[in-house]
Amino acid sequence: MSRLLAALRSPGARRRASAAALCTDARSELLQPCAQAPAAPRAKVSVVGAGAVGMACAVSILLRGLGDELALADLDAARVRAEVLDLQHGAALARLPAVVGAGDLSVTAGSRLVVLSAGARQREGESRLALLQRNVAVFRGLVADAVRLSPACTLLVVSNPVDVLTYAAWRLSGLPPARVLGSGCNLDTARLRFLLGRRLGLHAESCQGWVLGEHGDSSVAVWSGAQAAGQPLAALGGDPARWAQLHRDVVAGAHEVIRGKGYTSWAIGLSVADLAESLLRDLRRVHPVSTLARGLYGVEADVFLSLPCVLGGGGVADLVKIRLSPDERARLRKSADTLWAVQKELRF
Ligand SMILES: NC(=O)C1=CN([C@@H]2O[C@H](COP(=O)(O)OP(=O)(O)OC[C@H]3O[C@@H](n4cnc5c(N)ncnc54)[C@H](O)[C@@H]3O)[C@@H](O)[C@H]2O)C=CC1
Ligand SMILES: CC(=O)C(=O)O
Repeated sequence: MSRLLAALRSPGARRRASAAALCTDARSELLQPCAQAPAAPRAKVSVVGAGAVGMACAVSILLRGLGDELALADLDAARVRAEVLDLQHGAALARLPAVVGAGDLSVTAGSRLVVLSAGARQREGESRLALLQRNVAVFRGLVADAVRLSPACTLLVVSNPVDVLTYAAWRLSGLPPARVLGSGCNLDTARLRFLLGRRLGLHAESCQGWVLGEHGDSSVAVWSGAQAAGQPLAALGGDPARWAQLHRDVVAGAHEVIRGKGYTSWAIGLSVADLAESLLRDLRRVHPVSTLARGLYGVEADVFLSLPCVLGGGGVADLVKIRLSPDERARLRKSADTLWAVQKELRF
């Protein structure tokens, strides 16, 4: 108590205390309270790791009008405070819900969706898998707490290498596999659709096709099912080698952006908001996201990789059994082997 009194003796504290009293008076003059307690948030979303990617996810989620509270958590408490304030300053301009933040995970309690984007990022020329040891250590310190604070949440992993970290998050969380997914190839697929559209003179939305497997160098473009303007790509003819080049451009795309600006952020932010919408609104849309692939397409180990998944309120509701050509199936298997070779060295 005496410390409180001493603190109130400072002129700054006295000014703040009298401003707060004035606000309380003005509030009671303006509003007649009805509800006993503020309504509990129905769809709280948390983003853990408020760096370039986390903030792109946060802004994309807010601008889609998803969730009724957004929480940001980052080790760097000063930075997260500044990010929260910067967003709050836009509340009147974009009808934003409550945005809160802190330097620890307590602020994420009661979330329906927790996006994990904390950790190190790739350096120029570095593969995603090379990040593994650094980011597994970060996840060891985060995942169990995140789930303890939000036992009903779905975890959406974004940090790289996203597939192996999704496996790590599943193991560390104790959640059923349906409630732990990785953003995986939702981004690679968006890149493919953009490049295909640019080649054909169409908007990306009018081009369909999956990139599956590892989010990274061993990913697989499923040309056998690709379509443009509702037409199977296979029926349009053209040189298959030129389509294959598009997939190489997808794989090179992230490196190209990292060379230019040091990291990628906007497209992954939009991709995560797209996934968040399916999860929070129980839409049952199909997305290629990283999920437990054991028992499918010849994968026998506990490997997480991207397959087309039906996403709803409880996470991954169903897996789509797509027909792959023998070559695509072999490539998917090889992608799983690449991930397993790295993953089997992990110890928990
Ligand atoms: N899956 C995907 O498609 C993509 C994944 N990424 C990955 O996302 C991750 C984040 O990338 P950036 O935002 O560019 O990095 P960044 O360095 O800008 O931000 C990372 C943030 O994580 C925070 N952090 C580190 N340890 C933490 C902990 N224990 N608790 C809370 N916060 C912690 C840091 O303070 C920092 O603010 C990287 O692993 C990157 O490779 C990036 C782009 C696309
Ligand atoms: C960095 C990364 O994983 C991406 O932009 O695809």
